[in-house]
Amino acid sequence: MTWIDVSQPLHADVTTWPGDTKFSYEIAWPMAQSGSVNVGKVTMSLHVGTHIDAPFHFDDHGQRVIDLDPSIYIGPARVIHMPHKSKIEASDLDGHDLTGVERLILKTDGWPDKRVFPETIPELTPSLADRLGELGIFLIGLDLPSVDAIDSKEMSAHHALARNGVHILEGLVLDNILPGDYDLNAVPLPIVEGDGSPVRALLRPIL
Ligand SMILES: Nc1ccccc1C(=O)C[C@H](N)C(=O)O
Ligand SMILES: [Zn+2]
Ligand SMILES: [Zn+2]
Repeated sequence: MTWIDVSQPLHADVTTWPGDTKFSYEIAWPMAQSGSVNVGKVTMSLHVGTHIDAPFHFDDHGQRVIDLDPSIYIGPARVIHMPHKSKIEASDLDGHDLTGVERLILKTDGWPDKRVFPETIPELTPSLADRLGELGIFLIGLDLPSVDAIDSKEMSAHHALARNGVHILEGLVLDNILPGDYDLNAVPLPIVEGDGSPVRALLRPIL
């Protein structure tokens, strides 16, 4: 079975958090000059598109990308559908048996047009973070640019997830993904000091 790409392509028009550094690619050293190769150069915020957050993103004393075990981002993941919500809280998981699930992906449909940065998105509550911690889930992925509201300054979901040992994968493209069990591969780059990293996120159905 083949892998399904659930990442946002990185190009000049990929949306950016308001005020943050946009993605740009240029050929810094063209073949005509180097005599042998084209050499590209990228400038971007580490929080553009599909990416993971390192705890240092929201905690000056938190782990950097290099401190995160890559195994967090590789392995079985459960996708569940949570549409039409302004908040996603612990009780929203009540109907779901998540026994044995370690990576949980929420398909919220809360960012339907990825060409436009959303003004409002569903937010995760600290009660949900606590429930994920109790369940032994160590990765939450979602189809939104943040686990908190866009205008949040407290970043309470980011902090509550970190307190519970739950790592964060944001900006997935889940339009063509049905709820179910998948293998996930969404490994960050080894950016030693990074507060986050873009990832190529892939899902493969577990049959
Ligand atoms: N780039 C920003 C600039 C200002 C304020 C927040 C952000 C974020 O990136 C938050 C988002 N939750 C993120 O982790 O991607
Ligand atoms: Zn981020
Ligand atoms: Zn974030």
